[in-house]
Amino acid sequence: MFLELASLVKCILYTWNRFLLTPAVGCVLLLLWRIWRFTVLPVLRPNEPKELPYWIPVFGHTIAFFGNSDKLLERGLNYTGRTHEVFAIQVFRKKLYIITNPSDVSNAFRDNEALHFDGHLNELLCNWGFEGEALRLAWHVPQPGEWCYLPGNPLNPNHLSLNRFTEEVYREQLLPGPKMDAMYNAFATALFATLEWSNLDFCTVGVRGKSRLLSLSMLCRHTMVDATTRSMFGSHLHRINPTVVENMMNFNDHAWMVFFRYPEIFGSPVTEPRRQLMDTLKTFINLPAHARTEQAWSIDTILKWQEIMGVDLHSRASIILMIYWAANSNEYNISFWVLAHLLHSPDLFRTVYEETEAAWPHGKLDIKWLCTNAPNLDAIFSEALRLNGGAMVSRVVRSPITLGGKVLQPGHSALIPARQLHMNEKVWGDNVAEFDATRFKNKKSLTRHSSYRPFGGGVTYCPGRVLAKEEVFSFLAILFHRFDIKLAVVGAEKQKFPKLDDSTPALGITGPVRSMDVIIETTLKNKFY
Ligand code: HEM
Repeated sequence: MFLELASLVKCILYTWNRFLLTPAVGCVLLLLWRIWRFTVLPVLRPNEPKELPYWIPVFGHTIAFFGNSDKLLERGLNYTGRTHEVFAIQVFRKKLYIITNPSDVSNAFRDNEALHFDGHLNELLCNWGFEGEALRLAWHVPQPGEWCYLPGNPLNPNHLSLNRFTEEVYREQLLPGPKMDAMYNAFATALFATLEWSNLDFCTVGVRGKSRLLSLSMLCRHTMVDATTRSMFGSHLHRINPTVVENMMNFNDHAWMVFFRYPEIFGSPVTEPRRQLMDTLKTFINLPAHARTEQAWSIDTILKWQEIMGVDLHSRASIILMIYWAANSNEYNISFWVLAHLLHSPDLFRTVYEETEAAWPHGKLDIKWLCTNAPNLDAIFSEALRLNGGAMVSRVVRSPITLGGKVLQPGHSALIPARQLHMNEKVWGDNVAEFDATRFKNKKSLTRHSSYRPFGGGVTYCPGRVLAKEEVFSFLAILFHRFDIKLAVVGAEKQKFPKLDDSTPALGITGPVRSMDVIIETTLKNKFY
């Protein structure tokens, strides 16, 4: 009996030591670490941004960030009492400072020395496949006597590094001027061709008498990506790869995985469309110059300088893909949201329709006139950008910087998330979450507010913003001019207004939840029969 009891006690002690003691000690240590890190340290270092607590060291908020970054950042705002002071989250091994206070945002965009873009650009380039020797060459500033220092060379007269040169070139292409107009004209030509009644099969989901039922999502996605592709590459990419538009749409749906180097172990739906786009671009780059005559000036110029620098084909294609993606990533979503609001609100639709129709003197669209003489459409466009703009601008902290009394330390990164700026109730008022068609019409200065950043800011302020507006407005103007459109009756109830898809980290204008499309009834106007 005594022996049995002794062996039972021994057994319990063994089990306790073997299976319970280690986890129990682990839990106690974890608890002590958490209390130290998130309760004691903030008291000892009041000037450091508070960290949103987490349980798993190193891994931190990684899962929450990739699962729903908006919810995570909202948690951070709540944790800091919605004061909008800078706070920090932990994603993989990286600490990210989150900046959401309007004056902190202004200061952050202004101080390009402390919050540096180049460090972030380096990371981006690596994530996009630009590494090793190519990366070294991309930062190399041509020196007298070198192979790439060409005196009197009109291509790169200021002897800039390839990265700086590329930025200069796309700014010259995209900012208002003759080069931007050339790109716009190519875009508009493609729009006019796609938006022919007989060409709308790609988005037709049904037929009702003389009308077609169109998927708004498919209409916007295909039309805008097709036109952007042609405005940059003419018909070359289409000829090399007839599914290039589809590849870009699929790539864009998962492009955040490239940005954040989402590990392949989780399975990556971005791999295949990316491979197809890279192959297409490599074939394009390898074409002799006389077979690439339809390409935009910027593409031609960047490719020429890449060749002189001696950058390898894969890296050349990676950069062109990055620029191609930047031009494509936002426009179809913003067109979708503007149209969804108009279709769901017939009075608003009529007002905007009158504005766009006035831009067709003698039957020809005057886009410059429309962009400056449509106050209602303008306000709706700005409001849709506010409600759906989810870009997260990123910088690397290079030297300590104080924002709102909090010191950001070098070696970490800083994020400026548009969604949290655009949803700041202190700036936008109680109806912050509602679509208000007149918000920007009643107070035009709001487009210059520091808490309004659909196009980012500072050194990376979107150079395509003016072109983007012309392109989106043209799309709407052509659509309204040629067709009678209205929200289709589908089933017994009015179609529900689509919800924003916040399930993945946003890089720009966020799209709708996949299952929530808008079906539109479209009829060709009599005058076009
Ligand atoms: C509604 C449409 C658009 C929105 C909301 C938008 C938004 C943005 C944002 C937020 C950035 C800053 C990204 C950052 O700092 O990390 C950016 C940069 C950029 N955008 Fe746009 N964009 C739009 C249209 C376009 C178009 C049509 C083009 C070209 C045809 C374009 C080309 C670029 C380029 C090249 C950059 C990089 C600038 C740099 O790093 O110096 N964008 N855009």
